[in-house]
Amino acid sequence: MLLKFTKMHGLGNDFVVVDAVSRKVYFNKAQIERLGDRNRGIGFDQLLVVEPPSNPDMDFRYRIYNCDGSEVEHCGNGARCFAKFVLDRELTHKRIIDVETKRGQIQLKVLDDGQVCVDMGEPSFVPADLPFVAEGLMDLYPIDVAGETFELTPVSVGNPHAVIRVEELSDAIVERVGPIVEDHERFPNNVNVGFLQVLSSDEVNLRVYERGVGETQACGTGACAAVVAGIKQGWLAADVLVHLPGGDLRISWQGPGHSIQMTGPAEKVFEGQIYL
Ligand SMILES: N[C@@H](CCC[C@H](N)C(=O)O)C(=O)O
Repeated sequence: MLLKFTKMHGLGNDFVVVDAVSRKVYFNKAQIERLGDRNRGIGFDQLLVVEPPSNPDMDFRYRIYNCDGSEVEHCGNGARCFAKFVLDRELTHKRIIDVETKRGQIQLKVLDDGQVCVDMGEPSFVPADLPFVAEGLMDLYPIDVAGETFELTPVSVGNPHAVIRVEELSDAIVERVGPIVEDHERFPNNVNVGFLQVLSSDEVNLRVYERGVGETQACGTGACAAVVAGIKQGWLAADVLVHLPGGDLRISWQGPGHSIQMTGPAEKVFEGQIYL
């Protein structure tokens, strides 16, 4: 089968986006891994498959797969690219779009300047929601990483994140600690690992070692998780500019009972076709 796709990115976190509204398309794990291979396929961090909704109150459903073939609940940069994709392809003319994901329902607003604001839903700090193995509730949870102890904040924003505050953001810490925490026995479903450097109460640097991918240039859910963790710990204010290696995201959260708002860009790179 000849598969038509669009290559997109949100701050360098790159996607292959497929229209499964106009034509039914199914992928198995091996196909996703092959398409995601940067040497032998197209290459992407995540594959986004846009489908008709199962709930008639929603506009679309979209599925998200990491390049290792695992299906995931939520993707912040992907959500913004999804919104640009359905408008560009005239699958909708709405600028406020309601979408079903594995995480639940989310709402996207396409702003006049082309940026997309996503209502990312409410976070949870309850360890069982990630899941994260812990005895009771704590502010910061110590975790052993190859004989060294790190303190982390576990956060679910639909998908699981571990946020570790660091004084300096070095390649060494991301490359050494990231893969060990991602696959740590206390995270039975694995975890995305964010390394957060607080610059001031409203500005941070962040690098994310993503579950099922490795370090990416940006992670939207990672930015949300890092900011809400920082707010919970008293390090950050309600509205924060997040500098990621691929560019900036604006994240705001008014506290428990409120959704996280994420605003940032989405770019189309090219269209192509490939035999599946
Ligand atoms: N890049 C994404 C997150 C994609 C999913 C993640 N790797 C997971 O396994 O949960 C984003 O922008 O949020």
